[in-house]
Amino acid sequence: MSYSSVYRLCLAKINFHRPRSMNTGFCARTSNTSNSIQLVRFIESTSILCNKRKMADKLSEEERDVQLQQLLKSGWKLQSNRDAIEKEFQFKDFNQAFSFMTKVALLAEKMDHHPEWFNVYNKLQVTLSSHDVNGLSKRDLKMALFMDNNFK
Ligand SMILES: C[C@H](O)[C@H](O)[C@H]1CNC2=NC(N)=NC(=O)C2=N1
Repeated sequence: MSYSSVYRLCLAKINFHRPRSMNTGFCARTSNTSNSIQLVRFIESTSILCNKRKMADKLSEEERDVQLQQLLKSGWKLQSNRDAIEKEFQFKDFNQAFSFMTKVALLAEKMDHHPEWFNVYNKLQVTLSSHDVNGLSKRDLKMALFMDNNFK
């Protein structure tokens, strides 16, 4: 199971209570002590997984020197006020721009990683950064590369 699906499961467990007739999970009976302990353990273990994802994703010095530099050569720019990269893509028309955005959106959902972007007609401004590590991560490099490879 991927970290993001564990995280979603965790959110689902915390936020949604089953109706009483389906009262089978510990989430519906948190007043019971052992169930409360189970709930706490579950949250702790998922937060460890989330932190592991963060640690694994943070860019190493070497990745910054090699992969990030490549992207900077292909038109991406580092933002001055935060650890993020940006690029403007220009297409023939809105149809081309939006079909590119659709492709990227499908990857974004798959990766559970979403670009900040602004589109007007045939122009698309993109900013990539990872909110959970408060800066650039491997996910941003992967997404930037995908965008470059799919831009015609
Ligand atoms: C709950 C969900 O997994 C998180 O909020 C994801 C969603 N998409 C995201 N996108 C980006 N760019 N950074 C994140 O930290 C991030 N986190």
